[in-house]
Amino acid sequence: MNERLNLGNGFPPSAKGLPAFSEDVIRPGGGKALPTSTAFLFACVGLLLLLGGITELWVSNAKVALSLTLSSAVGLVMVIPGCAAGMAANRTGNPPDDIVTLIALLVVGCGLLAMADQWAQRSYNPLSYLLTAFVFGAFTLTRLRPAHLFAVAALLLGADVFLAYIRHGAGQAIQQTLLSDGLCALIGVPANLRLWRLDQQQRLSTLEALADPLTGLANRRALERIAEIGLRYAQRERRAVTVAVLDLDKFKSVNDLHGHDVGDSVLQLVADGLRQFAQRPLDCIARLGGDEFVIFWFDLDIEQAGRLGRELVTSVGTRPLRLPVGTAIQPKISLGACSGVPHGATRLDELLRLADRALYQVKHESGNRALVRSIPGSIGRVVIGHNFRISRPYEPRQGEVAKAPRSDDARPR
Ligand SMILES: Nc1nc2c(ncn2[C@@H]2O[C@H](COP(=O)(O)OP(=O)(O)OP(=O)(O)O)[C@@H](O)[C@H]2O)c(=O)[nH]1
Repeated sequence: MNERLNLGNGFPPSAKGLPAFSEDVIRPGGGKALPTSTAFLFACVGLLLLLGGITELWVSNAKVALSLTLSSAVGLVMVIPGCAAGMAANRTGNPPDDIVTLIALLVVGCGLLAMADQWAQRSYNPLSYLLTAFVFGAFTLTRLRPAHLFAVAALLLGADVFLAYIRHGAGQAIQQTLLSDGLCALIGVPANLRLWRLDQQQRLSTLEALADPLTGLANRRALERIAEIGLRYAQRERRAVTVAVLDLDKFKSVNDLHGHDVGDSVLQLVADGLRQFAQRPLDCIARLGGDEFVIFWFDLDIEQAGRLGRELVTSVGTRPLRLPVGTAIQPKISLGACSGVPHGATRLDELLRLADRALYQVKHESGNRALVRSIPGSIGRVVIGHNFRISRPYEPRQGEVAKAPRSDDARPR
């Protein structure tokens, strides 16, 4: 896994009182998760039924074989919801709501299996069915790691054999282990491992789609999704948010003097340094392109934003970056931000524009400073900059158009 692929704390975000947060919110385009593994699971269960029926026919008789196939079909009914719930849990990152339904299904399923076995005059051992349910369902439900999965499966298997040995002797125990549990384990465990791998791959690709490839920070898409949630929550709870736009000063000259690769390293090192400033749940730090970064701070009012902004600018500007090529570079950064309690119509784009204007002012005044404006209409004090200067909230002058402040600003609006 890409080591840089770390979208930081709070990714995916979680905050007390937030509505159940689904990865669908951050998965680009939404979409169904794990379609391949669902098909694979059904194929495995079908194969299990077939093999179970054939082997019982081989060692017993048609009536018993039919019983096993029927009881396996009932097993299917109780296992599939378990798997579906497990996949849903994996997809959303939340425990399934229908866990009670699942347990009820397991109980009813076991009862039906017992009846089917009674009908075929066979001894009934619920553990073998529970093992089937476990190997197909429990792994996806509990997100067990493969080592744990094998350990629990081995324990269940051991208990099953032991019970069969006590009740029916060695012959029956071996037969049961080889045929019933063995088949379950042979098919169920790899099926779950495959689900696990697919799940990992999907998580990785979801992360990749939301990360900036150079720095591993969030990209614009991830920022938009997190900010959307943060703004909604802040508005409901009347909490302040701060959106800061950061831009390295004279970064072009780093590229020109040392080359593009060194420029890339500088961006990575600066990104690493910035991470510590967005550590709380729902904070998000993103690179939008070039040398431009954005931080969304949840629950940070204008005074705190001013202090943090100053700290950030000082931190970046006073720590020489040691580059892999042996050079040390001392970048400087400028920060423009807006802060306040959002209202119903507040959108990230609007906050980015406000922050951009503050940044423009900082750059205009020779840079390497932080300037925070208040969101118009929001409660609180107004502007805190590098030297805690207080001024009025930004009001567009008559005739001023809401456009990107620099002609070379490539950020799409
Ligand atoms: N190394 C590197 N450079 C990039 C990347 N993307 C954009 N750039 C360069 O970053 C520079 C951005 O410069 P600007 O922000 O426009 O200007 P600046 O020199 O930083 O000047 P001010 O922002 O006005 O202080 C340009 O030279 C781009 O070519 C990248 O991924 N890697």
